[in-house]
Amino acid sequence: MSAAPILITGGAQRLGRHCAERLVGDGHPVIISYRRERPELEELRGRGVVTLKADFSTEAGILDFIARLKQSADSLRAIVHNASDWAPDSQGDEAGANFERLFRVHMLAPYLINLHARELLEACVEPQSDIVHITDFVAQKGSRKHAAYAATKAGLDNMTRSFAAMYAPRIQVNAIAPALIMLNAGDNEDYVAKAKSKSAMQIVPGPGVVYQTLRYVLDNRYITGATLPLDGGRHLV
Ligand SMILES: NC(=O)C1=CN([C@@H]2O[C@H](COP(=O)(O)OP(=O)(O)OC[C@H]3O[C@@H](n4cnc5c(N)ncnc54)[C@H](OP(=O)(O)O)[C@@H]3O)[C@@H](O)[C@H]2O)C=CC1
Ligand SMILES: Nc1nc2c(c(=O)[nH]1)N=C([C@H](O)[C@@H](O)CO)CN2
Repeated sequence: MSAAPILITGGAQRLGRHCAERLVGDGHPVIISYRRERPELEELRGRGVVTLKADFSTEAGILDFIARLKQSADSLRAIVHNASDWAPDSQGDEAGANFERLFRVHMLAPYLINLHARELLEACVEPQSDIVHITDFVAQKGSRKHAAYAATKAGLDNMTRSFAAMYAPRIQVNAIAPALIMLNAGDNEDYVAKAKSKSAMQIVPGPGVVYQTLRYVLDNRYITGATLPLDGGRHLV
């Protein structure tokens, strides 16, 4: 019997893709969700990754993804809620729609997927299953320019403890709360210098530190309801 796959939402690029590739390298079957088709997906498919299209900006889109997930897998070893939209706050008429969109991708999608996929996680033949919420350091601190993003990440962080209590002892539910991990195209030298200065470690570590933290959770049978900081000591500066 083949091992149960690990689902990573938003796994077509950057941190999610890095973790998908590392999990495949460690011998895990992987399913990712993606929103936009692109050439990189063919490389992942060539490595055996199952790719499911998903747009979490509507409840119908989330439920449609869940239905196709259930057609694609009869069990899951883990779910990593990685999909995210780092949208700055909108002004005026767009403010409400922006908040609602971030609520759906950061909170409603993880909530509904966790509820509907519980049976898949419990069907895993391994003794432990995991749900991992990828949140953000700003969930605890707030953000002047990304208030809706930070608030919806805070909601995702709170759900970590609710689902951990609901799903124990069969399923562990934890969060990883990164600060700056990798830059975006267009980040200039001034931005990079300022961003580095915000943490005690003063580096841009790259996605490997996220995989190390995910590996730690997956390999440990005695962690649940926890939020693991991955922020270089942002709180110390
Ligand atoms: N990068 C960093 O330094 C930091 C990252 N984080 C968190 O880590 C995680 C990974 O970060 P990163 O790799 O930079 O993330 P990205 O900004 O690259 O987003 C990951 C994926 O989310 C998908 N996505 C966005 N909106 C939707 C939606 N409405 N429906 C479905 N999928 C959607 C995108 O899919 P597609 O591309 O196919 O449209 C994208 O590929 C995120 O949760 C992020 O908030 C936290 C702190 C720092
Ligand atoms: N979905 C995303 N969330 C976040 C991103 C990103 O690129 N995509 N980037 C950050 C920044 O690195 C921030 O941590 C810098 O202070 C935060 N979240």
